[in-house]
Amino acid sequence: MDIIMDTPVDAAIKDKHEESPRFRKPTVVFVLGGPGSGKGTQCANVVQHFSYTHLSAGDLLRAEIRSGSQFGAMIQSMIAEGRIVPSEITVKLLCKAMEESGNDKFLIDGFPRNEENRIIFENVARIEPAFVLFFDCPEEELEKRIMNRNQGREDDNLETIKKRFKVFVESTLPIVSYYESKGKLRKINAAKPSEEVFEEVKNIFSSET
Ligand SMILES: Nc1ncnc2c1ncn2[C@@H]1O[C@H](COP(=O)(O)OP(=O)(O)OP(=O)(O)O)[C@@H](O)[C@H]1O
Ligand SMILES: Nc1ccn([C@@H]2O[C@H](COP(=O)(O)O)[C@@H](O)[C@H]2O)c(=O)n1
Ligand SMILES: [Mg+2]
Repeated sequence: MDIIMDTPVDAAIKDKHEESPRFRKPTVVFVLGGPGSGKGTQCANVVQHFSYTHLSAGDLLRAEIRSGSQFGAMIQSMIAEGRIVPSEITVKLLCKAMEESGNDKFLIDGFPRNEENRIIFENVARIEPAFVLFFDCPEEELEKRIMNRNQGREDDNLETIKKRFKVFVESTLPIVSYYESKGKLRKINAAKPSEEVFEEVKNIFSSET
């Protein structure tokens, strides 16, 4: 999979293009939270009430494995280990899905997972998120939810869950802090029942969009 990065000339052309009143940048909301915090559950609720397309980075990577891609085996082994797949792959899948959707409003679930994800997305898509939803939930509750999920995910076992928590704390929480420092973070108490979490989510979308 070749990923084409913008040269300064590409960027200048794009910047000029973006000045045109006919060109509207897509609206992107990043959705972050620990494994099992309810990102997928709440994104599914949001799309029923607001005109967003839900793109889960993890789901796109799992679909890439199933497609027989040359990167399938590598992606599979990284997911099984709870590791973060090289950003060029994930960003390319996200950009392709955005283009194919026909929509211009996206919930990007489980992304950016680390600094490299964030920077490569900024450089390639040249989009900053409108805001970032963060589902905050204690680890013991997350562990219970994942162990009860029963979706046959290869990474839903105690050994991999511990690794995913470690990656979340070491690589993703700094991204959460980054967006907090930019005033873009919308933190939600995700330990409550799903319906109550959605009330908070709905209020945020109603006031932001
Ligand atoms: N508020 C909630 N209270 C209790 N259970 C919940 C809540 N929200 C989601 N769940 C359940 O917890 C499990 C994990 O939820 P979900 O798949 O939405 O999390 P996720 O953040 O997308 O996880 P991952 O990062 O692993 O993809 C699911 O079985 C879901 O039904
Ligand atoms: N930006 C991302 C998102 C996910 N991954 C890999 O997929 C696994 C599952 O992700 P979920 O969001 O569905 O839990 C995750 O543990 C990573 O291995 C990734 O590499 N980059
Ligand atoms: Mg999910």
